[in-house]
Amino acid sequence: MGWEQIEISLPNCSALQVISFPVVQLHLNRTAMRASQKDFENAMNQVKLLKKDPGNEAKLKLYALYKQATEGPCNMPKPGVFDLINKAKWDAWNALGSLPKETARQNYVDLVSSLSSSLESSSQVEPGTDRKSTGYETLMVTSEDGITKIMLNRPTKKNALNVEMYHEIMHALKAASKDDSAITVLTGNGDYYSSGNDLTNFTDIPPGGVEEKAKNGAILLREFVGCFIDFPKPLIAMVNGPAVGISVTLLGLFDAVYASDRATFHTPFSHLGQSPEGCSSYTFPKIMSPAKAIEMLVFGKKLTAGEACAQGLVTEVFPDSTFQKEVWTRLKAFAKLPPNAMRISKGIIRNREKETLHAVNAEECSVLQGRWLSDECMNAVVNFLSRKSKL
Ligand SMILES: CCCCCC/C=C/C(=O)SCCNC(=O)CCNC(=O)[C@H](O)C(C)(C)COP(=O)(O)OP(=O)(O)OC[C@H]1O[C@@H](n2cnc3c(N)ncnc32)[C@H](O)[C@@H]1OP(=O)(O)O
Repeated sequence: MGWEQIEISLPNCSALQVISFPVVQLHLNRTAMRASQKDFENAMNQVKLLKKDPGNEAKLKLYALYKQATEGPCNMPKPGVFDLINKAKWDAWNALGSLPKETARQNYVDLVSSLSSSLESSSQVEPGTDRKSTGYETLMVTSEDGITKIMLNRPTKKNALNVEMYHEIMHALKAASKDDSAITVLTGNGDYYSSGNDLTNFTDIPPGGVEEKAKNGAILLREFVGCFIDFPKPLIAMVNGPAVGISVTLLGLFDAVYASDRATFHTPFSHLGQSPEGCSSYTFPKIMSPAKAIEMLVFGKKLTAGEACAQGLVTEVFPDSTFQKEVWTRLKAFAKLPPNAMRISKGIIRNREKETLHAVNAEECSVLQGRWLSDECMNAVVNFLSRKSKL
């Protein structure tokens, strides 16, 4: 496996996925125990035996801890902005500051041990069977009181959607469409609902180059949005905080959208050199009029929750202080309604649009595939990654 040579190269690494690895943060605070050199060497061997790739975030953290444990604080010159892989490695190592070598060694041993157990347990999940919440890396999925809740769970990254999260959401939606629950809810953990597409998704370039990257992105996006178009049960968004990009456009495919008054709705596609997705080029003009849709999707106007409600994108707004309590009370009541009646009624309301929505989705993905190769888009991504711009 390529990632075994972690000290030398980090294939597919993405520049911003370094500091948020929760297991690591947990272990960074553990100084009570001290790993011996032997434990450290055993852990290095154990890494090579892991049956599953632990992902770029974990690999970067392993790299950083290894360097810190063997060489001490980062002593290399900072790589240039465009040298994304080495910059990610440098960032990871440098973020450890003056962490003592012994602590880094202990943290490395702890991380390997937690990776071994988590990867072993997730590999025990049979393909095709429903995953329990613990089987997801980027989501928390629970099913209770007739409600399946899918919670985006990368709060330190404002719930940006990385490639893994796209796949996990599709998996969770497919499982929810078949489980016993009556309704399904999507929400975010932390202060954001979601900051949209993880812009580091653009940095992991396959051997076929940026064209292949754009093509794969369009295939993934089409399949992802298709899962929302086809979802058979009532699908409800609980927008707990700001929503950006694709997390906003998809709302046009939900059956109800409840928002905290802290939420905002922002689709800065032109700023990013991109174009609308999530079927919003079709749903938004229908929901809010073509002119209002253009203000959002073309000019990037950010709406407050109240404005989004007035435009019909949001069903109802709640004060943030009572948002969770009020919405869950309501959802629990909905979930007691006869599930088959709800599913059938949703079907007659939504099904006649499905074919159109799939065609719109295909067209939007094809246009975006071209946009991702444009200078406008590439510059916007580089500016974000080099911390020159935020929304
Ligand atoms: C298969 C591909 C499908 C593509 C579909 C097309 C989809 C398009 C879109 O969704 S377009 C929208 C893309 N999103 C953005 O451009 C948002 C970028 N983020 C920001 O502008 C800001 O982070 C913010 C305004 C959302 C929040 O600002 P602030 O409150 O100051 O927090 P931080 O910037 O410090 O963020 C904390 C932490 O999260 C990382 N992060 C936030 N959003 C993203 C993101 N979209 N992609 C990657 N990383 C993100 C940010 O870098 C910080 O990380 P760090 O702590 O520095 O490691």
